[in-house]
Amino acid sequence: MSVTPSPILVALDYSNLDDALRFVDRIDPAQCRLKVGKEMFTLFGPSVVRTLQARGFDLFLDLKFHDIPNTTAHAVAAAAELGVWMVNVHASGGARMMQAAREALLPFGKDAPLLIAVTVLTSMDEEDLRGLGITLSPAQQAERLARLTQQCGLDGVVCSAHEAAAFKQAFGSEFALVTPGIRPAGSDAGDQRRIMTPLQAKQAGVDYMVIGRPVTQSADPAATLQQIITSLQEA
Ligand SMILES: O=c1ccn([C@@H]2O[C@H](COP(=O)(O)O)[C@@H](O)[C@H]2O)c(=O)[nH]1
Repeated sequence: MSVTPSPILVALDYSNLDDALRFVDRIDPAQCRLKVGKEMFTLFGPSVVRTLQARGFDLFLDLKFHDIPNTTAHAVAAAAELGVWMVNVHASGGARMMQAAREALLPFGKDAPLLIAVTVLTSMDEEDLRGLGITLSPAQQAERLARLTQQCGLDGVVCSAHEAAAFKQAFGSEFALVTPGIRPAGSDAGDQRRIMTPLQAKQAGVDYMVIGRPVTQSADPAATLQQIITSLQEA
């Protein structure tokens, strides 16, 4: 596995593999890691993971497993067999599910991927939670699920950058915070609700910031990625 200090995870959400690879071939594994999610994995299967790994990139396989403990454990082990750097489950699958996922990685030892859990999707706001019968704020619900995740022995959580400072305080520096909903100033929020700029996210203490459409849908994705990296270095 290559070592890169970059905090950026590019969400490689493309429906066309050639378009994705055209972008990937213009960037360097030292600039970012890549996140393969449900769209590309469903379209192209495990081979897309191998294709990107062969180019030297660390991969976050963002399939957000949420199932019974046995199924989730086997899915997480299958992700580990692929040699991905990070894999995730939904914390709302509960403690037994998360513990089963963690235990499924024990045979992989030091080669196991990081295992993290999604708290509250960054596309969700207070009203969305009300619709699910949850009366806590997104930050409160995310904290509740992050605490459960840590108690289950996972490596970190997906949360919004809005929660990062409080979570670093509550859960310590070793508990990884992965934050989608990153939007450079002036870019379209789209379906995201709890957003922050890359600089704000860095200042809030996030470990890894996930950036998708602001990069991949720009006229020049490689140049846009470099601009974001430069803006973080200059800060
Ligand atoms: O809470 C979450 C969990 C995962 N995601 C994923 O991150 C990217 C974000 O892409 P943008 O284009 O920058 O919005 C996408 O792949 C989501 O599936 C998330 O947004 N929020």
